[in-house]
Amino acid sequence: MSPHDQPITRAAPREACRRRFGEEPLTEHLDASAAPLRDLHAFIAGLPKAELHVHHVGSASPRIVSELASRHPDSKVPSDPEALVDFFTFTDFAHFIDVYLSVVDLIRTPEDVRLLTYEIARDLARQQVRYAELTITPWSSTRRNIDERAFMDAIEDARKSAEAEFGTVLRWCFDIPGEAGLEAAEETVRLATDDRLRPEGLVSFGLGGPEIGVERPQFKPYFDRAIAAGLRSVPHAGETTGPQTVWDALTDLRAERIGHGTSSAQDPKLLAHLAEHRIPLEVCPTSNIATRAVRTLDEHPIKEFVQAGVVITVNSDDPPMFGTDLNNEYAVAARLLNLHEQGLAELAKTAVDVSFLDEPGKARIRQEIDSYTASWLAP
Ligand SMILES: Nc1ncnc2c1ncn2[C@@H]1O[C@H](CCC(=O)c2cccc(C(=O)O)c2)[C@@H](O)[C@H]1O
Ligand SMILES: [Zn+2]
Repeated sequence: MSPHDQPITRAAPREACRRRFGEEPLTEHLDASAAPLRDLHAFIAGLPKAELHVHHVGSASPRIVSELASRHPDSKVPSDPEALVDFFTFTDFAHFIDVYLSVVDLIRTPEDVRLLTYEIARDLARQQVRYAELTITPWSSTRRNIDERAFMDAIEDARKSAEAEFGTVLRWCFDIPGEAGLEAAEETVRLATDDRLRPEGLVSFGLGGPEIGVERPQFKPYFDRAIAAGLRSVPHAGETTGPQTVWDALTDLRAERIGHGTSSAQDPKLLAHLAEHRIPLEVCPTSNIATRAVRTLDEHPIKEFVQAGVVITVNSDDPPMFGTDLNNEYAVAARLLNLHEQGLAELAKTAVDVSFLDEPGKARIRQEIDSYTASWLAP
């Protein structure tokens, strides 16, 4: 069986998660009155889903990373998948970014870009992800001398192949690596708005990287240009800094959704504002544990968000790096929010509702979710 045909080894993400964070597999904690665990995981595995907060390089599977690392022995990234699990263990967010950049360094040619993108789509399809908005940092590749036209052609070729072969619809979010400053911001908005370069699949514009010392207001001119070009604003905020960063993302960057927004729970006025204006938080529970933004899953504010009426989606962020995948994040949400099948189906439909997919596409996936859930629950 070729590696491409291997089923997602569901145990690996949970096992890796337990080994890395000292967490028992989620299997041990579901409420006894909930649907029997194996059913709920099985339900999630087959549930059609949409993922709105997942990073391109951060989704490189251990197989892809080890394949690329063996091509580039000068890299500090281990080519042995087992050694990779330890390499992907972080002491804090800054350490995570260092490791993330060592993987960025492995993506050196347009073919590396195409292979990575296509294999990410395969991994998403295996989890029944019908639609994903993949965050890409084009500046990181063009500054590493990947030709900008060849880069765009590579991601678009993978997107069209994935849709034809896996049925998974991909759209792009181009984001600014905030720590790299205004030069990176200028290059990112140029690549995102130049009609000769802008890829057909591009729908949104983001801001990622460390937040500490990277004030959001400075990026207003770039977000203004991206929004004027028809792109939707989805910056990270409140992941490693306080609620003011979220306020700034809302007022200065006109955010339509917030990446993480974890610290919003510290500000009741902010929670009320997000709920009133139905501005979704793209919640990534395991990511927040892995980067030490939140200490334990049980302390994660996802429940406070729901109790405050805030719209949330559940996402994996950088799945292989965090020893998780989207199915596992749905299992985490089921445990923390005490969700059963209907609740999980509603969670999946909310992600579809607040996505930037066209209405016919949204209707199709909503219908699939409803049919799947109805047949699952039929006596
Ligand atoms: N949880 C996360 N939270 C935030 N961001 C996350 C997360 N996961 C993944 N990212 C990605 O990391 C990038 C950061 C890259 C970066 O800071 C940087 C700085 C200096 C030089 C270079 C370079 O390329 O040479 C890059 C972001 O653009 C974002 O797309
Ligand atoms: Zn992210």
